This record gives sequence, structure tokens and C-alpha cells, in this order.
Amino acid sequence: MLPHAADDISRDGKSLILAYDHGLEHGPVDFEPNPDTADPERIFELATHEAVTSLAVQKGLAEAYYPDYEDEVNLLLKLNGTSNLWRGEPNSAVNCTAEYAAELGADAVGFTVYGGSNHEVAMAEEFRDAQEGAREHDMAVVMWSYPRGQGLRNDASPDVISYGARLGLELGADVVKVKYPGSAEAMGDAVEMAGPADVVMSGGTMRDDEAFLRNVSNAIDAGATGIAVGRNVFQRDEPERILDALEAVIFQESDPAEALAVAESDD
Ligand SMILES: O=P(O)(O)OC[C@H]1O[C@](O)(COP(=O)(O)O)[C@@H](O)[C@@H]1O
Repeated sequence: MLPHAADDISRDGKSLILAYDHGLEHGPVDFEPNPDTADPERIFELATHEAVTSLAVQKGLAEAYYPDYEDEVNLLLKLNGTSNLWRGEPNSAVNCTAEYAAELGADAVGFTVYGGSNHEVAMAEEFRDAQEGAREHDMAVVMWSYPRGQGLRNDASPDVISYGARLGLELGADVVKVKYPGSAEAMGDAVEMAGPADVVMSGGTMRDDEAFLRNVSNAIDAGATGIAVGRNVFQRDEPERILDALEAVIFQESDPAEALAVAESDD
């Protein structure tokens, strides 16, 4: 972990990572609630919203779209990822090297590690190559730390999330992306375990705007530096409106209800 390595993908120490690797990880089903979002152009446009500090995509989308957005969007290139068609123990193919990510203009690289999976050892070794490659090119390292597999029955329990946060620190991530463990207190513990590494809360699908923003606000109060969010933004009818509200909650630490009211009145 290097001092301020994540500066290129944050603003005033806070970050909103717009995640859009779902076409690979989950498939077209994730675009059904808002069919326009199957078009990557729609999401690259969305990533120019002021609230967004980086856009996480796989190599293919970066190659096809990033050249038109490199002045407006910070690129977080996801180096591994696997489709939902895969039915084995959690694992993730390495689809891109850190070197090629740098060539594509990435500001940061992203890498999933499934601690607890039968494939943990191989994934940690692959992460080593990605992390050291990123250091050579001054790119920040974001770990999607999702313990799961084998005997892990509850991958969102507070102790498992805290362990996931710690894995990020131990293995050299600058930012660790963890699922929300259900309370501000549990998030605070995860933040403590991550030490100097930033912790961002990972999304899911919550239809209730205020409840979603309340979780984000709790995470920020607990010391998280932001959020990595996909479906909770692009599956909404008005993704820009929830980004307006997220901007207020994350960067101005506004109350969720007030942030929503302001976002409504801006329409
Ligand atoms: O492995 P899971 O839990 O299905 O989720 C993986 C997805 O979740 C994310 O980490 C966050 O996306 P969401 O905000 O839509 O949950 C994506 O980057 C990734 O595609």
C-alpha cells in the first residue's frame, strides 16, 4: 500500500466507483430492469456524472469505449472476472494483465479474491502479479474481497466481512471493496481491520432509495471512504437522480432524506 495511491480514483479522499462488469459476471439479466443500460455507451455517459470518481469495466469495454471518454472518466480496469454460467467453486479467470491495463490508460486495476474458496491459493498468487504490475505503472489496486465457497455459509456475516477487509490490507490493496455487513458498527470493525487501506461498500439491489442511502451513510459514518455500486444505480429508472443523492451523502455527508429531497427538486 502506497500513500495516496488511490488519489487518482477519489476526490477529497472519497470515492464512488461505478461498477459495470455485470455483463460478464451476471449476464444480460441485469440489464432487464432498465434495458438502455445494455448499451455500454449509456454507462460511460453516466460515468461522466460529477459524483463518479471511476468506472470499473472489463477489458473489452475499455478497448471499445474508453478512447472517447479518457478525458472525462477515470478508468478502473477489472483484471479478472467469470460468468454466471460457471457452476464450480468460486473462481475468476484473469482476463487482462496490469501492463495491458496501463496501456489502455487505466488509473487503477480491480481484482476479485474469493478468500475461502478452493481456489484461494491460486487467486492470491494471481493477485500478487496484478498488484506488483500495478505498482510498476503507478495504478491503484482495488480488491473485490468476497470471501465465499467451501464451508463458508454466510459470506455477509460481520466477522467474514472484517476478515475480507483485512485480506485486502495484507495482500497490498489500496482500496478494499466489501459487502455491507449490516450495521455501522460492523462496518467500523471492517474499516479498522483494513488499517490504512480504504474500504468501500459494495452494492446489491435495494429498491428503497432511502434505505439504500441510509446504508451508504452508515458506512461513511463508520469510516468507509465510499461505495462501489452497479445495479443500485443503473437498474433504477433515473440513474442520474440516485447519483445526485449519492453525491450529497458521500461527499457532503448529507442526511439521506435531505439528499433525496434535493435530488428530486433538481429534476
Ligand atoms: O458476485 P456477486 O455477489 O454476484 O456480485 C458481483 C457484482 O457485484 C459487484 O461487485 C458490485 O455490483 P452491484 O453494486 O451491482 O452489486 C460488481 O462489480 C460485480 O459484478
